[in-house]
Amino acid sequence: MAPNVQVLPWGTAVAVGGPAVALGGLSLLFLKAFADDQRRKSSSNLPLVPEVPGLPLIGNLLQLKEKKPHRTFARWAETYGPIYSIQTGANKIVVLNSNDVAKEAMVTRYSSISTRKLSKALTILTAGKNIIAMSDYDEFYKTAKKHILISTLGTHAQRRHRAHRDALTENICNELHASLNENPLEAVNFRDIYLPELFRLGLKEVLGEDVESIYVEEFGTTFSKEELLKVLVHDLMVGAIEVDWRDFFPFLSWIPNKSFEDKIHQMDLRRGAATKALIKQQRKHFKPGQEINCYLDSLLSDEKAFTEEQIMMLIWEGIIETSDTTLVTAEWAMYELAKDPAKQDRLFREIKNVCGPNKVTEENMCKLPYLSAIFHETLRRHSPVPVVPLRYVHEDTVIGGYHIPAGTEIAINLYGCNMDKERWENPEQWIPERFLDGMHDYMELHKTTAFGGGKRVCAGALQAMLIACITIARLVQEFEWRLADGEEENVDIVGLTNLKLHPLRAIIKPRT
Ligand code: HEM
Repeated sequence: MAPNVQVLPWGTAVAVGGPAVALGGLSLLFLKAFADDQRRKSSSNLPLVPEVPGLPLIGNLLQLKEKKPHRTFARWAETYGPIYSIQTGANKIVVLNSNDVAKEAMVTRYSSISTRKLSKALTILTAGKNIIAMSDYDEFYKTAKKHILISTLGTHAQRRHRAHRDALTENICNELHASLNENPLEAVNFRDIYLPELFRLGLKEVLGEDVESIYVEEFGTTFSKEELLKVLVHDLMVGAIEVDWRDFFPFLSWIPNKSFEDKIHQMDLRRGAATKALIKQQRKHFKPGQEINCYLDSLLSDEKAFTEEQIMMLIWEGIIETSDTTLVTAEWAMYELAKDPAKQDRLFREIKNVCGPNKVTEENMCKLPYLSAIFHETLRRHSPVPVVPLRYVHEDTVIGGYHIPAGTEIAINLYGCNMDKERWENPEQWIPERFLDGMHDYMELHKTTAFGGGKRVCAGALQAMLIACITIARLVQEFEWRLADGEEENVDIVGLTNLKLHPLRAIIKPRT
C-alpha cells in the first residue's frame, strides 16, 4: 500500500501544477528511485535471518501440524534466536519472538509491513479485508477505526457504555447464585454463563439493543439469541482457523477444494443473512442527525463512506471481538485463581479492605493493584492473541539487523515475547506478584505485548481490561472458587485465541 500512497501525490501534482511542478515531481521521482536503490543495496549487504531447516517443497509444514504454531515458534526461538525464518510450502515467513524485534516490526518498520496477505478462509470470512483488524492501512481502515473508537471503544464511549458492563456483572452473579440454588454441589460451567453475557453486551454496544431473536428473510425463519451466538461467533471462531492446503501452494490455486469452500461459504451465508437482518431492524429506529448511541448509528451517520457489505462486516467484527478474547482472559484468570487458593484469598482480602461490605465497582480499580496484576499476568501467560495475523512485507526492510526482502510474511509471536526467558523469570508459571512493582497505574494497559503495539495496537484494550477486571473482582468477592475434579489437567487450548479447549468447570461457594 505505501508505495501507492507515496507515488499518487506526485502524479496528481503533474496533472494540476504545470511544467515547473512536473519537473520538480520528476526530479523527486529520480531522487526517490536513487534512494530506494541505495537502501536496497545497503540493506541487502546485511545478513539474512537464520532458517529453520525443513523438507524440500513443503518446508516446515509437517513440523507445524498441530494448530498451535505459537508454541512451536517459541521452542524454535530457543535454538535459532528471537528472529528466524520458516518455509510453509511456497511462502517464506519471518517469525519474531522477542519484545525488541516485535516492537521494531510493529513501530519502526510498520510502513514497510502495513499490508496483509490473508488465507483463503479469512479472505472469504472478512469479505476481502473488510474488517478493521485485517485491513491494510488505507482510507477504509482509518474511517472505520475512527467510528469504532468514537462510538464504542474509546475512553468517552466506554464511559457511555458503563451501564452495560454493570448489567453484565450483575447478571453473571445472579445466574451463578441461581445455578447454586438448583444444584448446590454441582460444578458450574463458567463459559456457558459468561459467553452469552459478553455477546449480549456486544449487541448493545454495536446495535444499541439486546436482540432476543430476529426474523432472517433469506432463511425464512427466526434465529433465536442462541442461534445468533452460534452463527455470529462460535462458527466463525472455528472457520477462521480452517486450513486450505492451497494457501501454502498458491500456484495450485486452480485446483478446486470443494468441501473446504462449501463449509466456509455456508458460514459466510448464515453470518451475512443474520447481520443483514439485524441491520435492517435497527435501521428502522435510525434518524440522520440523532444522538449516536452505538457503533451502527455511527456507521449509518457516515453511510457514504461504506458499502452495505462493509457495514455488515464491521458490525459483525464489533460483536465477535467483544465476545472472544475477553472470554479467554477471564476464563484463564478464574482457572488460575480457582487452582491457587492463596492467591484467590489475597485478591479477596484486597477487595474487602477497599470495598468493605459494598459491591466492588470500576471506581475501586485504581486501589486494587493485585487485581490489575492478575489481569496482566493472565495476558502474559495465556496470550489471548498468541500470533498477530500475518503481515506482508511490501518493500525491502530491516528487522533485528537482518535484511528482510519484499514478499516475505511476518509472524509476530506475542506468546513467544510473553514467554521469553530473557525477559521473564520462570515464564511458565502464573505469578501475578511479578507485576507488583509499586508502580500501580491501572490505566497502564501495555505491561506485556499482549495487545500488540504501534499503529495497529488493539483498539479494544480498554474495554477488555474494564470487563475482565470487574468480572474477576465480582466473582471472587461473591464466591469462593475451587477447580472441579480433573480440571487441573484441562489446560489444552484450541483456536486462534488460546481459548481453553475444555470450558472451565468449578465448584463455587457463596461467601458469607
Ligand atoms: C484481552 C483481550 C484482547 C487482546 C489480548 C487483544 C489483542 C489484540 C492484538 C494483539 C491486536 C493487534 C493485531 C495487529 O497488530 O495486527 C488487536 C487488534 C484489534 N483489536 Fe484487540 N484484543 C483484545 C480485545 C479486544 C476487544 C474486546 C475488542 C473490541 C471489542 C478488540 C478490537 C480490536 C480491533 C478493532 C483491532 C484492530 C486494531 C487496528 O488494526 O488498528 N480487541 N487486538
